[in-house]
Parts: sequence; structure tokens; C-alpha cells
Amino acid sequence: MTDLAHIRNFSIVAHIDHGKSTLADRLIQSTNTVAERDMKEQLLDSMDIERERGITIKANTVRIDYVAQNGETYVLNLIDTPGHVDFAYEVSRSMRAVEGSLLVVDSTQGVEAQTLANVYQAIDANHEIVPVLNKIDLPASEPERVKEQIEDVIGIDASDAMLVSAKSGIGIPETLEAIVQRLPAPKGDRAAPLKAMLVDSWYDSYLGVIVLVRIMDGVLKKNDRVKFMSNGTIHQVDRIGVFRPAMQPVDELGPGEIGFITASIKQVRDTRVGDTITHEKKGADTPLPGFKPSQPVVFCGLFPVDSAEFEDLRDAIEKLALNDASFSFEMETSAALGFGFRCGFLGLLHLEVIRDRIEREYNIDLITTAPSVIYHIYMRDGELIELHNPADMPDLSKVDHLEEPRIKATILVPDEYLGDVLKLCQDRRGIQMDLTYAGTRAMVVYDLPLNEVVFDFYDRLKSVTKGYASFDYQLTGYRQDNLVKMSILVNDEPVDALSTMVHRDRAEMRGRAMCEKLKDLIPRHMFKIPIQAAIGGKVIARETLAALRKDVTAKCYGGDATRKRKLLDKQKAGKKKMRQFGKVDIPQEAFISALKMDN
Ligand SMILES: Nc1nc2c(ncn2[C@@H]2O[C@H](COP(=O)(O)OP(=O)(O)OP(=O)(O)O)[C@@H](O)[C@H]2O)c(=O)[nH]1
Repeated sequence: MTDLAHIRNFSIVAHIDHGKSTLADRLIQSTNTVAERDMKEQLLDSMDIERERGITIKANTVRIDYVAQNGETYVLNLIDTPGHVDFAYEVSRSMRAVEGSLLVVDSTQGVEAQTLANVYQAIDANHEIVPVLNKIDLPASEPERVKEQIEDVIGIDASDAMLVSAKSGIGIPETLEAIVQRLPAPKGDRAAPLKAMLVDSWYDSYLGVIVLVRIMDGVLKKNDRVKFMSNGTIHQVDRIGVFRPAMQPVDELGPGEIGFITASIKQVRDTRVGDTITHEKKGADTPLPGFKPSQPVVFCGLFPVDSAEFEDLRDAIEKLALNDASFSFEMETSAALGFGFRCGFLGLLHLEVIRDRIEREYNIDLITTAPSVIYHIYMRDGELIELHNPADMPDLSKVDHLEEPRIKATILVPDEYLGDVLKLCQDRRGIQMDLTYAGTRAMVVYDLPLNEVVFDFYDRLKSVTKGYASFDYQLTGYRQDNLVKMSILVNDEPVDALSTMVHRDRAEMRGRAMCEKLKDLIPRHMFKIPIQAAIGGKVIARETLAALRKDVTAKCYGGDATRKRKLLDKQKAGKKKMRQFGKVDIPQEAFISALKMDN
């Protein structure tokens, strides 16, 4: 146990690539956290097997012993925070587990949108913030300009920012000293009933679920019987320890301390970030504030290209869900695609990560249907329906009105691309809220419908700004708008997986664009294929795919044999990834590509 006055808990807030990992490694290395030999001796016998098998420890949490200039030893706990906007809630919880943050800004680049989002979370959590200007070894480093920018844009004092090169070690001793001097010690009552916050959890194939906790009050020991307050489940603690960064057992964790427990928990699902852990007997009456079960905000259908792989897909999805409490799924049948799953994600990145893992790690080709947000449908009879899938849209005559989720998007962009960014946001039904300048960069804040962002907004933003814009968003709430379901018919058959919700004013434009895209994406058949977009029974756009001439190579005049062969091979490869709808083969990529907009 360490007394509170000698503990400092902190996180590192940074934009991607500004040097968070390099700085963390330096801090660990320069304090000789634990000698290799000692570390082995201190490990529990029962952990030997795991250590020998080289378990990779996911925890980017580390406990560092630091002897300060005043000669006293301090325990510094560094907690990593997830770096992406999709995990804003998880970030907010890890921020509540510590009292301060190092704000790392690349001194050759300056403040980015992601830095802003995370630093606001740190400010919300009442952190003391120490700005760290990194990469000062580089000639392009402009510490004075970046200091000013931190003050202008974030509004915190940067006059005594640390000047650091995490790479070469400049400023590291001063940064360690600043952590002790400038960050506050944690507070907590050892005699009070146990309140431990669940900061993170993950699945380890040898130890089961590992739970990272921050003790707020009370003391947690091995063999204690504990209760997870959100669901009332009881577990017995079988291991308790800290990360140095390898796992090291301890006898107990007291107020202000950060460490891990294992308790024969089988699924990550049973351990919710932000939950309060207390003792089964004489436990706390009220949980820590702010817990909320994470809610998926983006949904899409995942279907195997080859319907024989449905069971494999089920297996893959179940395995992935075991270790990811925020990913939800249920079986779905689609008239066009057969059996698959409707899956819920925290955001687009989360969706992409899961989809890629299924394709790469489980080797299953997938058809991903259009991502959809959750619409609130107010029925005439007063009922409220949450619509996760446009295909389930109820009969319009029974609907009173619809509401869609909106976001507040913050975009930082160099001046020269501002015009393109404003146009993009405007085209996506955005409402400008704010526009300010920080040096040569503009910061624009837009109120946008989430629906217009989930699909390809981020890709478009990157392409119109050549990658120079940074983007971040938060959900703000629901608002009524004139939304309709648009169906796509191929050869007069509705393809439910291509149904989308669109704004009425943009329906014609979207419908035309989709039909044109599909016309290019669907290969020609032996017969003419009409492709139509419709709202209710009314066709709003139409294209016709002409019938195929018998010989695909006929258009290669002359006798270039390689070209002919290539064309035939291409046709063959294309066949594999197609699904049949009625009499028409639609390639896998059509489901996503058809929805991408060119503006
Ligand atoms: N010259 C120089 N390069 C640095 C310094 N610190 C980090 N880098 C380099 O910057 C790049 C990004 O550093 P990381 O530590 O991986 O950045 P990060 O913020 O952790 O990035 P993510 O893990 O992707 O979020 C790496 O190539 C580092 O070697 C520094 O002080 N000077």
C-alpha cells in the first residue's frame, strides 16, 4: 500500500503520431521501473506458465516507481486511453480514474481535432494538465507557435509547457518531476466501503477476463468476494496485482491505486467499463456516478457471400463478441441475401475493424449492407419505434414523424482547403455552428446528421483536403426531419440490402446517383436489366443496363491474345464474389460502392 500523498495518476492525451507511445516508453525506461531479474522473482508461481508462454499483456497501463528530487519515492500510474472518437465513453471513464494528464502536442504540427476532443474530456474530469511539446529535436519544431496555439485553441496556460524529445530523451527528467510537482495526489478513504471503478477489461486465454480497476475508497484484497454493481454479479478475486508493465502480484490495492484483478470471469460482456465493484458484504450503497452501458450507434447487416459459410460467420461473430462488450449482433434474414447478422457498433471505425477481422482472421467473404443509424419513429398511435434497419420501416400511413441522430463535428483544416470542407458539410445537410482561426488553420464546427457522416464522410474529407484535415465528433441528440425510405429495384425485384433512409429533398439526387453507380457495378447479362430507385410505390430514378452481346471478347478487335485472356480471367474472378438476386448477379462490392457519393 502506498499513502495517497505519494501517488500520482495520469494519462497521456495526444493526437495520433504525436508521440504518446514513445513518451510512455521513455518514462518507463528512464525510471528503471523494475530490473528484469527482480521482476521474475516477484511474479506469482501460478503465473509462471503464462509468463513462459509469453502472454502479451494488453494493458497499456503501467506503474512506475520514481525517486523525486526531494528524495522521496512516488508511485506513478500511467493509464492509456483509447485513441479513437468511437470510444469517447471509454475515454471519459479512464479520465475519471486519474487526476491529471500530459497533453502531448507534436511541436512541428500543432493541435489537431483529436487532441481537442480528448483534452476536453480531461478538462471535464477536472484534470490538472501539463502541456508537453514533443519532437523539439526536429528542425521544423516551433514550440513558441504551438504554445500560443494551445492557449488560443484549448484555453489552458502553456507558458511552462515541457519541451521534450521523447525520441532522444530531452526533457524527460523535467517531465517526471512536473508529474510529481504539478499533478495532484488522489483522494480516497481507506476506512470507507470499497468502491473500485472498472476502467477496462479484456480476455486472456490463460487467465480469463482481466479487469483493470481504480480504487476510489476502501481496500481490495485477494480472495475477497466482490459485487459488480451494474448487474449484481458476485465473483471471488483470485489474482490481484499491478502492471510494471508485466503483471506483478500485490497483497492489496488501496485508495488511489490502479491495478488488476481476475475472478474467473468468462466473458468481457459481464464486465462493463465504468461499473463500480464493491464487496459482497458491507459494500457501498451507491455506485460511482456516470456509468452507462455502451450503446451501439451504427448498425449494418453482415452476410456471407457464400451462404454455406453462415455457420462459420456465426462462430466468428460470437468469438469476437466475447471480447468486445460494445459490439452487438442478432440474426437477420434478408430476402435478397439470405441468412446473416444485424450488427451494432460504436462507430464506423469499430465497424471496419470488426468487418476486417472477420474477413482476414476467419477468412469469410462478407457482404456488408449500408450502415444505418438508429431512427426514432413516432407512430400515429403514440408508440415510439427505434429503427435499426431501413428494411423494417413500418407502413408510412401509420407513421406520424421521424427523428434522426445529429452530431457536433469539429474539423481542423489548413486555410486553403476550407472552401471544400464547407461545401462538403453543406452538401451533407450540415449547419455551421462556428468558424475560428488558429494561425493558418481554421476550426469549423458543424451540426450534421449522423446519417450523412456514417458512410463515407471521413473518406471524402480526407480526399478533399489531401489528408490535412482532422475530424472528431460527438452525438448531440435527435431532431425531426423529412426522411423517407428509398428502395432499389434490380430487374423489378427490390433488393432490401440496398434500402436506405434519405432526406426527401435529396432523394432524387441520391436515387439517380445510386442507379448510375449500380449500372456500372453490375455486369451485363443476357437480358436487359432495369435498375430503379423508388419511394413507396413511386419510381424516382431509373437506368437500364443493356443486354450483353454473346462474346465478351468481341470488343477486343484484332488478335491481342493476352488482352482477351485477361478479360476472361477478370470475368471469372468477378463471378466468385457475386450473389444472385432473382436472375441477376450482383457483385459484393456493389453494396458499399453504390452508396458512396461523389460530392
Ligand atoms: N524526431 C522525433 N520523433 C519522434 C519523437 N517522439 C516520437 N517520434 C516519432 O513519431 C512517430 C509516432 O510516435 P508514436 O509514439 O508511435 O506516436 P503515438 O502518438 O503513440 O501514435 P499512435 O500510437 O499511432 O497513436 C514515431 O515514428 C516516433 O519515432 C521525438 O521526440 N522526436
